[in-house]
Amino acid sequence: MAHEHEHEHEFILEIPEFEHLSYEVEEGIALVTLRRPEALNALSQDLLRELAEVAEVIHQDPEVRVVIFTGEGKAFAAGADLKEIAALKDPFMAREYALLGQQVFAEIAALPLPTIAAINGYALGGGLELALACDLRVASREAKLGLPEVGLGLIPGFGGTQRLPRLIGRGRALDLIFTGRHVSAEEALSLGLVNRVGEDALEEAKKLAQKIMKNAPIALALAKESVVRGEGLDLAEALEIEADLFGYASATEDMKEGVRAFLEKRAANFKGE
Ligand SMILES: C/C=C/C(=O)SCCNC(=O)CCNC(=O)[C@H](O)C(C)(C)COP(=O)(O)OP(=O)(O)OC[C@H]1O[C@@H](n2cnc3c(N)ncnc32)[C@H](O)[C@@H]1OP(=O)(O)O
Repeated sequence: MAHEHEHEHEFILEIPEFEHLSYEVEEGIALVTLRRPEALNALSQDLLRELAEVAEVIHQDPEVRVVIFTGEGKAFAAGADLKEIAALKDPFMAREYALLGQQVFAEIAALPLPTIAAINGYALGGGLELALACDLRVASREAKLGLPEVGLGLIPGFGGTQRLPRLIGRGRALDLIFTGRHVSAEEALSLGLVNRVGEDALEEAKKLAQKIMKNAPIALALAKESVVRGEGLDLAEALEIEADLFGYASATEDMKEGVRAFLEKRAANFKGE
């Protein structure tokens, strides 16, 4: 009976049926896998909408501590769906299309927990822009990254002209944007475009997630918030935000536990409180 009673108060998360991606949570790691391998996981509007839905699910899922995005087959994602781009009738429709991708990726970028793109193959155009909306990028050795849009008479439209220069600097970003060339995983590492390269992107991303998950969850969220909110501000304003968020972090139970554990020379047992 006691068990049934507990059950009444259990939070039931409704997970929608996804057609073009899968979502699973294992030991605190949410894995979002793009599943249109026949089109190299090209980002159709339906897939973009499902990414927005999955971001909403992640927001509400208390089990999730770190999110990994990856792709089924030989690509992470080979860009926006070129069949849909070919069907755009006028500049207004094309603008709406860019805004859809931007909004979805903004929702992913705003998730209040660490996100990792496990780049298992091609990450081109919109596919690279999805990876850029994540906090960290891990690539397999055979991955190829690039923004080939100018070769199609287009420009990157899902955040690439803004997030790439912020990440790797204007000169390096314009090299990639002007040439549209495919960059190897090794070069991407030296450019700072990816954080790590390994045999298997997903395994490497999971290892990274486990390292991150040793730390206090609220501190991770506040550290991300400080970096993200500070980006568009001048240094003095951004430092004020940092000090405020440092204040919040100091008020958590986990902060007391972290400091106590250090003084007692043991591993901390964080509860996310
Ligand atoms: C705002 C954002 C804008 C953008 O993102 S614009 C798009 C930017 N992306 C690109 O330009 C990349 C396009 N794709 C390619 O260049 C090539 O693919 C690759 C180099 C990645 C791989 O080449 P290979 O190994 O020869 O494969 P394959 O036969 O070209 O592709 C397998 C199937 O996947 C479809 N596909 C690939 N990329 C896209 C895409 N971006 N949109 C729609 N379909 C795509 C193909 O057409 C084909 O399909 P089928 O087997 O039916 O011929």
